[in-house]
Amino acid sequence: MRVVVGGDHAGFPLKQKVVARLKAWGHDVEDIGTFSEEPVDFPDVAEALCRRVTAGEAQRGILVCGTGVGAAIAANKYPGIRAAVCHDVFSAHQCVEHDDVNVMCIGAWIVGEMLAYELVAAYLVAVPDQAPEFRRRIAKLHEMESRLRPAPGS
Ligand SMILES: O=C(CO)[C@H](O)[C@H](O)[C@H](O)COP(=O)(O)O
Repeated sequence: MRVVVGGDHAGFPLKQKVVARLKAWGHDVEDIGTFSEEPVDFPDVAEALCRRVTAGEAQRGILVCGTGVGAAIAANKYPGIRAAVCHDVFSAHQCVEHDDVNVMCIGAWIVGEMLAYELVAAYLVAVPDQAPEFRRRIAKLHEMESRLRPAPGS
């Protein structure tokens, strides 16, 4: 699977490990940085990653920051992105199955590398459930996005 991975300085050490593991598993990985522990701002990384996902350059995105929370807040501002912090394996696959999550966010201060690998594996293997109730709810998210998006210049 084509996967784009990014993180801020707090996520950097875990992000490096996740990227290496994804490559070892045979995924086609784009690492968009950051590439050191020099402080950067998570909204900048999240925006660059979300642009790639919504452009179809990657099927899924993974963001790593300190807690996963800042990255998820930023990613959910981006039209077409459904982002979730996942620190348990059930949520990591269920968020795709029910909610069609396309950006998973992980907190490097919260989870260790072995759990991170299990989270990523569960997320990437999951497929959206096509049951009508789930598709209807995703359609409502799209409708909310269109209705609540600020008018240009406002
Ligand atoms: O984890 C986060 C909070 O949700 C952020 O994404 C950042 O990683 C965190 O705030 C970074 O904190 P720092 O003190 O600048 O290292």
